[in-house]
Order: sequence, then structure tokens, then C-alpha cells
Amino acid sequence: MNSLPSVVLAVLVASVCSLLISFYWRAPVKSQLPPGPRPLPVIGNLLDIPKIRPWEVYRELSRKYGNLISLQVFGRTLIVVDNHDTAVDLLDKRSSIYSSRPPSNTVDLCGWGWDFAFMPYGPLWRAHRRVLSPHLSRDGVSMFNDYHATNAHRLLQRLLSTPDRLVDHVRLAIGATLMKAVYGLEITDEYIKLFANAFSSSDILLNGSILDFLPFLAHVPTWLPGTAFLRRLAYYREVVPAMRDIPWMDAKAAISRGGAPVSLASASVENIAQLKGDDAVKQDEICRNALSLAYGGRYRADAHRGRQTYATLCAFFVAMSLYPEVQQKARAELDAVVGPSRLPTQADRDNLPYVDAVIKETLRWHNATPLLIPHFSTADDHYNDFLIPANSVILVNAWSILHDPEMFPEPDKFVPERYLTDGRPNATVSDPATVIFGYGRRICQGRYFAEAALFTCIASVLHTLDISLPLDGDGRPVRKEPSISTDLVTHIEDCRCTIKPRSASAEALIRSPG
Ligand code: HEM
Repeated sequence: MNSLPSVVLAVLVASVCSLLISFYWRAPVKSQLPPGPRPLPVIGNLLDIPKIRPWEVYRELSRKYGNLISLQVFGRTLIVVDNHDTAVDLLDKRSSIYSSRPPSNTVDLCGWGWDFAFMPYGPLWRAHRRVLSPHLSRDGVSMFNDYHATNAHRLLQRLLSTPDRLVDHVRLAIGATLMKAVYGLEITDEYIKLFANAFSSSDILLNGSILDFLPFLAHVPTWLPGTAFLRRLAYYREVVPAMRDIPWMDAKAAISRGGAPVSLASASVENIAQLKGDDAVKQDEICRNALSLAYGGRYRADAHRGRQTYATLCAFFVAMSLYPEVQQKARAELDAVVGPSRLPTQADRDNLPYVDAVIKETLRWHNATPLLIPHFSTADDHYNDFLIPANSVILVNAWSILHDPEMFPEPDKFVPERYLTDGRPNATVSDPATVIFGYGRRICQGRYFAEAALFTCIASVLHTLDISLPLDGDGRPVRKEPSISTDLVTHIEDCRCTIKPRSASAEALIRSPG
């Protein structure tokens, strides 16, 4: 939490105390809530909420108290779900009351209030989602297959020339495909800078701030000492909307010049053209917001859509460097189905069950949003004799569900075979996609797009490149256990590996114009 002047802190502490006292006075009968660690007076369970890799600590709490636990923080109930069926029961089957997002002054003050991934459930949120639905549906995303193929090929070429810049190349490949599909624009350094500036606010979105509880502190003059945090928020109120507005204006200008490629922007412009007056103005605003969300696709809902896909792809490279036998099996399948003279395409996907299993295992082994994105309940609910009060924040511990040794034996190992039986998909094993893309009405809208991007890049890389452990200064391979960052969208901190073409003919294929 960020520092504030001492007078302000005194006011703050007094206000928090009175809020908490009034909360506890009105608190529901404790025994009705799902179990959890005993809250302390005044601060509740604040000390039980971990800052580093919270999903691991929540799992320990769930082992102790059960797979539905509750904690109290500043008068709010936090429910942590550590079981897929319970998550489906609540967020899916009772989605009419579990589909909102926690309200947050910090999100507004940070310039993200327009982002529909943060919006409360309701007609405005639905209007934003409708903009993306037709193009991001299972069938709709196929119109972007060529964009995926082009950018996967460019990724291979970049990896061939500067393999040590793996993370930059992966980020660019995913960003370029999204930029083209969403706006019909080629990605440039200017756009990358716009997105990087805006998304450097993700730590604030992840942690929230005291302003969520004491909004009047936002009005403290920023020349006072200790108000650097407020100045940071003011900076984001400028740069975040710029990230949303500039690509939308550029896309509209390109479309009106004629000849712009098919994109979500071109479809939106067509749709706006059917409307008149205020309706057209409102729809323009909704499309502008919705498309920007699609680019970032991130969390606290979307600062990270691209990031989730890129973090997953980076994890794939690390996994392959640690599991060369997986690469060999995938290559054997690709050689048989695709052959040496072309790169794999979406049309090959159904015939490549092992490659598909590699993708599933990548999504499970390193799921980029371990606690998904919080939902918020809008009415009291009774579930298995427990009360889940209205206005509870609901977290699903996706990391724990996907590392449950009963569902996924030896969960820390990368084992694509777990999804197959006799070389065909094994329907009795859960598909990690049913967890990692979230639940109910807020389920990730970009999941088919993300899966297509991952398939094209992963199949192309396996078909042409050999990935092995990074080398130390003396040329010896270095084997390191992957370490995961704590962030809204987590990534493996050190993704270095050695990347080479797997054969002379693979190198020629990469160098071909495509
Ligand atoms: C591997 C890649 C991705 C992962 C793991 C992922 C995961 C998620 C998760 C967990 C949520 C929250 C679901 C919930 O609240 O229950 C979400 C929301 C969302 N995602 Fe993704 N996502 C990915 C890529 C993308 C991409 C590429 C796009 C856009 C093309 C996208 C668009 C969205 C949108 C629009 C939402 C907000 C939905 C709402 O609040 O109504 N995602 N994503």
C-alpha cells in the first residue's frame, strides 16, 4: 500500500476502525459463512491474505478448512473456491447473481473505468460484449486464421535470426495478430509504447488501494509529501485512455481511406454506419472501449489478454527445453500429418491430437491467471448450508484445481499423455480450458482466438525448431526450476532457452517467403 501523509493516515485509521466496528456490529452470524481463518478485531483476515503467490497460501487454507472458504477484509467477504464443480455450481449455474465485478474506485482513478472487464454486470456490460461476440465465437475466429499463420511464420524467422530475444519475439507475435484482427493495423513501436505505458498500471489493478475504502483521500492535494501514489494515478488517467483512443482513431481513418483489411474495427464501423444521431455516438464509444479491451485482453480483466497468451507461449518454450521427449513425439506426429514442405495450419488441428495435448498441458502447467478474475455476488445465496452474502468477492483458485494430484497425477510434471488414450483424446480427463478461461457469463471472450493463436505458433515451432536448455558461459546446459512471478497475469521469470532449426529443410521452410 502506498504512503500518505501522517495526518491523512490518522484520519484513515480512525475511519477504517469505525467502518469495521459498524461492519462487525452488523455482521451475519459467523457460523453461516463458509469456514476460514478466524478474523482479528479491526483488520479481519488482512494478515492471512498473502502478497506473494497467494494461490499457494489459499490452497493451504482450503486443505485446512475445505474447498469453499471465507475471509473478511475491510468489511468485505472474500470467498475462495478450490474445486471445479463448486465453481460451476456458483458462477455458472447461479450466474444471475455471480456475474458482477468488485466495485473499485482505484480502477476509475487509474483511468480504467471504461473497461468492460471491470464493469458491473448489466446492460452496459452486455452492450460491450455484444460488439465482440460474433467475431470471437468458435466459428467467427476462423476469419483470422491467415493473420495467425503470417505472424507465426514471422515469429519463426525472428527466432532464427535472434533466438536470444525470445520473449520480445513472442510478445510481438501475439500483439501483432491481435492488432491486425482487432484494428486491421500493423503493430508499430508507437503502439507498443502506448500499451506498455498503460499496462504498467497492472500492479495497482492487482493490489487495489486504500482509495477503494476511503475514496475521499483521492482529493488530498498532490503537492503534499507522500502523495506520489496519487500523482501516479493522475499519470495513468492520461495514458490509459490514449491507449484506447489512438488505435481506434487510426483504424477508423484507415477504413475511411479504403482498402483496410477485415477486422473487428471494420465490422464495428459498418455497424455504427447503420445508426443515427446519439445512437451512433453511443455505439462508437462502446465499440472503441470494447475493441481496446480485446487488444489488451487483460485483467483486472484485461490489461493482459495479449499477455495471458504470450505468458502461455513463453511457458511452452520453457517446458520444451525441460522435456525434449515431448518435442520428439510432437515432431513425429507433425512429420506424418503435415510433412516437410509446409507449415501446419488450423486445418491440421483435428489430426494432431498430441500437439493439441501439448497445448492443453501448457495451459495447465503454467496457467497465466492462477486466481482468474474476481467475480462479485449481487444477492445473498445459500450453498451447502453456507451463506454467501451479497457483495462477496469470489476467487477461483484455478492454479490449485489444475494442480490437484487426484485429477492430474504428478501435477508439476509436463505430461501431454495424460489427455490421450491410445493416441486419441481421452474424454475422461478434464480439459484445463474449462477452468483457465473462467466461468459463467464472464467467461473469457477471447478463448477461441487465444487457442487458435497458441495452436498456430506452437505447431509451427515444434515443426521447425529444436528447443533445449540455455547454456552457461562455458557452453554447458543449465537446468533451472521455473519460478513464477506474482502478478495479475503471471509469467515464468526466466524463459531463456537454446533455439535452433531442427534440420536444414526446416531452416529453408522458415526462410521461405510463406
Ligand atoms: C491464454 C490466453 C487467455 C487466458 C488464459 C484468458 C483468461 C481469461 C480469464 C480467466 C478471464 C476472466 C473470466 C471470468 O471472469 O470468469 C478472461 C476475461 C476476458 N478475456 Fe481472456 N484470456 C486469454 C486470452 C484472451 C484474448 C486473446 C482475448 C481477446 C481477443 C481475451 C478476451 C477477454 C475478455 C474480453 C474478457 C472479459 C470478459 C468479461 O468481463 O465479460 N482473452 N480471460
